[in-house]
Amino acid sequence: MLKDRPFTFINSAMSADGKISTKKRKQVKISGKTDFDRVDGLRAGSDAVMVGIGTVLADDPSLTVKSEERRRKRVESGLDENPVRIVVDSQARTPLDADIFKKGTGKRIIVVSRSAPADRVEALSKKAEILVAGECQVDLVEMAHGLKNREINRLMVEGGATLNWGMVRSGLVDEISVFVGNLIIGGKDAPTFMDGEGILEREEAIGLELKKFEPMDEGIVLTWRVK
Ligand SMILES: NC(=O)c1ccc[n+]([C@@H]2O[C@H](COP(=O)([O-])OP(=O)(O)OC[C@H]3O[C@@H](n4cnc5c(N)ncnc54)[C@H](O)[C@@H]3O)[C@@H](O)[C@H]2O)c1
Ligand SMILES: Nc1nc(=O)c(N)c(NC[C@H](O)[C@H](O)[C@H](O)COP(=O)(O)O)[nH]1
Repeated sequence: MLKDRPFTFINSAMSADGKISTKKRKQVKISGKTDFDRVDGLRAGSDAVMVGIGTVLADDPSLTVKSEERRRKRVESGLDENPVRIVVDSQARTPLDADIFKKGTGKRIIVVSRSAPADRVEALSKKAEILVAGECQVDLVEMAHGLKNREINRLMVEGGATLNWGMVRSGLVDEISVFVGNLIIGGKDAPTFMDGEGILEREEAIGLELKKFEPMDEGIVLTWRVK
């Protein structure tokens, strides 16, 4: 239910067996060219793009809009070139030389918990706005309210496995789109589309309604509404 929080969607790319990277958390190219362009369009149409600290440490993404044309259109409509880039980072571990700081213009927000080391928070506050939510771990519901208060109305979540689960389990996700690629990665320790705690009984499952399926590149994009 949408209540005092942004409209939120998750976008991800997974292998046919549901993995989003290797067991060493090494990034794997799953999407083809068309899908990467689709993802770029989704970024350009969002107020903010969010990832977990695990993704920053593993992939060091820049989360910028890649198409010059899309960046130009954003600026023409009075927006920054890039959406606000957000990292969910309970202990303020985001490296000061991360690509989200080095690449592109626009605002960054690091979401930390109240137990994050003060010196790390102080250092990061020179590079980004700090949003504090939760005691030991970021409280995602509190965070979502904080983002809405900052006029973030459309939020794109780009992983990884742990944050995806945390967001859906907290009831904060409206829609999911996932590109399923033509490869198998395997490995019981490889991150899947959703890790986290998982459920014990069928009744606890998060229900979805299939909205769209679209063959793309050598795979398919599935779009689901979260019930
Ligand atoms: N294929 C894709 O589309 C795609 C996209 C993004 C990431 N990835 C992959 O995902 C992997 C990273 O996933 P991950 O699970 O290790 O890390 P993650 O990016 O999901 O970050 C998880 C971290 O977020 C922080 N966090 C703070 N509060 C939280 C809360 N309330 N709930 C959940 N998390 C909270 C915790 O410190 C937690 O460890 C990497 O291997 C990366 O390559 C793949
Ligand atoms: N859509 C998508 N298809 C893939 O095949 C793949 N491996 C990812 N993985 C997500 C990736 O790990 C990053 O989080 C950002 O997609 C990188 O963003 P930048 O290019 O640095 O802006 N995402």
